[in-house]
Amino acid sequence: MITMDRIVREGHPVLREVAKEVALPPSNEDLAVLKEMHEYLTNSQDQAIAEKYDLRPGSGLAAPQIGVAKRMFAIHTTDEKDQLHSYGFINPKIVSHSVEETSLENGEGCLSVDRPVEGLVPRHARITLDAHTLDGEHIRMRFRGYIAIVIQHEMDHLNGIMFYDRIEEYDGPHKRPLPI
Ligand SMILES: OCN(O)CCCc1ccccc1
Ligand code: NI
Repeated sequence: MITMDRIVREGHPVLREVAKEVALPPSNEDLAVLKEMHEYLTNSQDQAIAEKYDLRPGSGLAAPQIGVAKRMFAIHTTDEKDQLHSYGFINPKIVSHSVEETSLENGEGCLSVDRPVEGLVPRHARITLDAHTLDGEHIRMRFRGYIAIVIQHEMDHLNGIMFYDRIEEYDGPHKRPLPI
């Protein structure tokens, strides 16, 4: 099982790489890694397990965060309508998005960032995502609200972008200018 010692922290170059597409159909190894990432999320949201293994709770986890520069991430979280979103996405792509933007009023955090970072992170309010799933399907789904924000946070990890790169007035450590 993945524990916090497997999670790469800011400053490690893998968090600034553009992750590579996963060869399809995904290998058993790639699927096993994605399943393990998904399991981290469910474990981290289980009080007893999180306490026992000292896991920081997370709603999403991207492969570069465990040192795997491949285009896949897992999501496991309930949204503001208490709807559970639980996915393993392979080669995800945001194919369209709203002009309208949104942000979490208390800003964002990251399992790879061991410090609070203030500031609003602008995100698209609504997105349409294309991806292959852990179950081997190809999906095109629309998301809005909290889950759309989490997905954009994970997508950024696949492109070497950290959430604080998007904060207007942020001038703390590790900031990188956004790619044009
Ligand atoms: O990359 C995921 N991870 O660092 C866990 C935090 C996920 C997350 C937290 C706040 C807003 C969006 C996404
Ligand atoms: Ni993160």
